[in-house]
Amino acid sequence: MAEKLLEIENLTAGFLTVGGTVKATEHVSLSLDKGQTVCLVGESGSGKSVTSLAIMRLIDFNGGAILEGSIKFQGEDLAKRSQDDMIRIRGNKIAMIFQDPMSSLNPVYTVGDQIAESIVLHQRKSKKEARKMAVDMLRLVGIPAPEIRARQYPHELSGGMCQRVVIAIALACDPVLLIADEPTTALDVTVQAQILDLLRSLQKELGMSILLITHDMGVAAEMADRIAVMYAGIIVEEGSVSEIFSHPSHPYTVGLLKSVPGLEGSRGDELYTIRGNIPGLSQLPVGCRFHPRCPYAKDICREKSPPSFTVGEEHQASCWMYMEDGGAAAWQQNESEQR
Ligand SMILES: Nc1ncnc2c1ncn2[C@@H]1O[C@H](COP(=O)(O)OP(=O)(O)OP(=O)(O)O)[C@@H](O)[C@H]1O
Repeated sequence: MAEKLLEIENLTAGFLTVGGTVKATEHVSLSLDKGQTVCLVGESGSGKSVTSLAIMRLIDFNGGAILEGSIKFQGEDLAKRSQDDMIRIRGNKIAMIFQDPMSSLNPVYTVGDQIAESIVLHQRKSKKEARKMAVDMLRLVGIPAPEIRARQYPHELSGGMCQRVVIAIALACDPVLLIADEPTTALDVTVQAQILDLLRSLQKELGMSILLITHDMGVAAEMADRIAVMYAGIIVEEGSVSEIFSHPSHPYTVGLLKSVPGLEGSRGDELYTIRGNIPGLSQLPVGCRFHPRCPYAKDICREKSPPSFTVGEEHQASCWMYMEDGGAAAWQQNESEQR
């Protein structure tokens, strides 16, 4: 059986605002096996970044806090760890990369020095050893002429190269889990594909697990073993990549798939958008959070929040449609006829 690396249970995280406490994620449960890639997908504002910041306990520095739940990583609950413990865990066992590589790098140090600094800090190597290892890391992430590049500053490198450097810094500590928050969003399409290829090959080579945060179903299709779809702070659907793409079971997931041009389920040349907008945290609707945008909403959806229903093998969706036998089947028939 696959070894569980990360098990998030019932995670609620939020912020103290002038209007009171707002919950940016509620009762989020998610798990990740060793060597697996799980993609957390959803529109902007759905709570993906808050979930990743909570795992790293960086949310504590953003004016937020974990209000409920546990984050078991290799058996220990990160939600209960002190920030001193987290300094040991962050960058040593769990590394994180963000969207904009330029803001992750320090403009006044060479890229080699920045990788070496991470090696000295986490692996306690001498500076000389770390500098040599930094060149090896640049080679590992596919940077040509790494000896020369190591002596250059971030502004001398392209955006894609800088993201490779950021990945090298993250990997310098040999993490077992890499959290990548929209790592390719700031890059142009060809470079995006190269960085995704790199992440895939590094994962194979190093055996790490990846939690990939993306708003892009196309990226999830290429990278994920499992996909968790988030909407307005909750996970509305979770399943293997093949289940999600062959039997999308929440109307929100179906909408996301239809809005990706060229993906199976999208509507040819017609650009589909899910009507309406994601609600703000202080105006969350009663009942199912998606109901104001859902073409299939019924009375119960406006009244009660749906539980999670099993809709396939290790595949769950939170939608009232699955309460009645036959309700979902009729809906899916209708959807496939429309495609
Ligand atoms: N420091 C903060 N204080 C108050 N609210 C916040 C804070 N950070 C995030 N939020 C709110 O939490 C909700 C979830 O935000 P989050 O950044 O996790 O969304 P996301 O899905 O990652 O979207 P994006 O891709 O745009 O970052 C949003 O409504 C956002 O406004």
